[in-house]
Amino acid sequence: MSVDTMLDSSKITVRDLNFHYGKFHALKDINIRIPEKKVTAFIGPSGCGKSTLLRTMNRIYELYPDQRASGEILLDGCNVLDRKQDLNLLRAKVGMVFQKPTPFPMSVFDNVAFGVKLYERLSRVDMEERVEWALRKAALWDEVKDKLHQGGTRLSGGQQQRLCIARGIAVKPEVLLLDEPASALDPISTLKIEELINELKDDYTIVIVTHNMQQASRVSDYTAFMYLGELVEFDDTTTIFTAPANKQTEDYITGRYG
Ligand SMILES: Nc1ncnc2c1ncn2[C@@H]1O[C@H](COP(=O)(O)OP(=O)(O)OP(=O)(O)O)[C@@H](O)[C@H]1O
Repeated sequence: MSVDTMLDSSKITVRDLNFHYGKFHALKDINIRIPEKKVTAFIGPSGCGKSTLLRTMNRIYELYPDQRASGEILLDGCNVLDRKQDLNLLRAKVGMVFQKPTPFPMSVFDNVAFGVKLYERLSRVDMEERVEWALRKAALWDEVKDKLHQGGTRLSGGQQQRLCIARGIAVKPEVLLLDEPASALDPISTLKIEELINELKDDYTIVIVTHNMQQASRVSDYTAFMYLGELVEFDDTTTIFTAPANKQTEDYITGRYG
């Protein structure tokens, strides 16, 4: 099936997106539709723009004055690049998890509650319920239920990454952006993260950047192959990995370069 005939409705539509770091043209005329409640993987050789594309989706680049995006990224029809769009509201809808686990220097409980407090006023009981719910969703509850008031940085690397996912989920976003979430983890923690992604897609639209082709083929429904700032090919994952239309995609997935 090609994406043009994709039956899944799109959650995010990227139109004619260009991105510059100063004078460097990092993304060139990107057009892509990210399907709702599916997992979409961005793959491609180092430096091709995968993280940059992910980072445009919640405007995180705005922290840096020389980084500019033009074009449109429509989230449910509203252009998130429009400066009138409220950034806090956008970040509540589009959560992000980074490559290296980044727990805050506070307790496990407070790590998860922190973002929720920014957006909602919950009673103590409701907050406890929300924290437990997010930790269960992130498949971490059983491991930390007796350590909720210990420091989050005292957990193992794999647990810290699941804590960051719990923190992301706790605010109930609609989209979860994962930038190589398992690259710093051991195989067992990686497997847990992959199982988690599989479960989360029932409720969230997930976009994941990964260097690991097996991971992309295991966890994603759709895959985008990027090269030198361009989107070369986008299709359902089976097609990309078994019958890519483009020679560059084929060379990359068969390990001829990258
Ligand atoms: N802060 C920055 N300033 C200038 N150029 C940057 C900056 N961040 C990234 N770039 C450049 O933009 C291009 C795309 O980078 P990006 O991190 O999006 O690639 P990537 O595909 O995610 O790479 P990797 O797989 O190595 O993480 C690269 O050429 C990179 O050197």
